[in-house]
Amino acid sequence: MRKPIIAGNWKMNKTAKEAQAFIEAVKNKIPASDKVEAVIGSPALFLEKMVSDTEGTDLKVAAQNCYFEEEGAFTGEISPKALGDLGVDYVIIGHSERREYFHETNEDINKKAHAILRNGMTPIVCCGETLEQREAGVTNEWVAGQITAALKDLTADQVANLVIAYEPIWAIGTGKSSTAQDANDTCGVVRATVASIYGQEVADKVRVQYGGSVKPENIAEYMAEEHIDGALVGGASLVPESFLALLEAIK
Ligand SMILES: O=C(CO)COP(=O)(O)O
Repeated sequence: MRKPIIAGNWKMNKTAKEAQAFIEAVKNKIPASDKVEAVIGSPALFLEKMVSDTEGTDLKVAAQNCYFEEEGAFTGEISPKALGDLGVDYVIIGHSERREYFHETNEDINKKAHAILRNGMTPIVCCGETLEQREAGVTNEWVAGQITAALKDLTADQVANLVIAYEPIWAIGTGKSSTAQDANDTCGVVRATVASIYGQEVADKVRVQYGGSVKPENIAEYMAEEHIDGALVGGASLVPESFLALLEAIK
């Protein structure tokens, strides 16, 4: 039985004070962690504060990116070693915005996955196709290729514990969510790709999220699908009431 995981991705939103106010508003209302795992992906600037403000609660903290080297002359980068040391639980990697605007490649994402695991955290590995790719009918091959490259040389145990987020790019921040059936089909492709490399037992354990215009009003449709184990949520994770409503909808 895979535990549902709802992860907010705040992207480049909120100040430290706004983040603190959000945590204050939700921290005593998070459902018990045996029902659903709740995660907030915060900007790096106030991750330390997020970790301390969420201490003793069932809310976990994710970074939105890190570098693949532990330390060194990499001006402006975020050290996975420092993130692990802070007590960050998850790191989102390979988000389509990072692939598009910051030229993150499949190879970078794979190196980041190794670095995150080496430092005691769990990667949330993102994948997803453009509208052109969907219309050309190449979604399955594209997503399978992204996942195969991202997981290169990870062990079966590592893969069984990670989270993969399928986010069709055309559904991100557009209000145009994928149908639950289409989302499930592609999340099934993600799982089949894991099965082809690591076997069915590992594939049955890996958690696959859908992301793209998920809201309290549509989350239940996705969660009813076989291959969808949660959601990676942008806009609807910014407001305490809607983040809590997402959790409430599936607990
Ligand atoms: O990119 C996303 C989460 O990583 C999805 O964003 P929206 O939920 O705002 O569409």
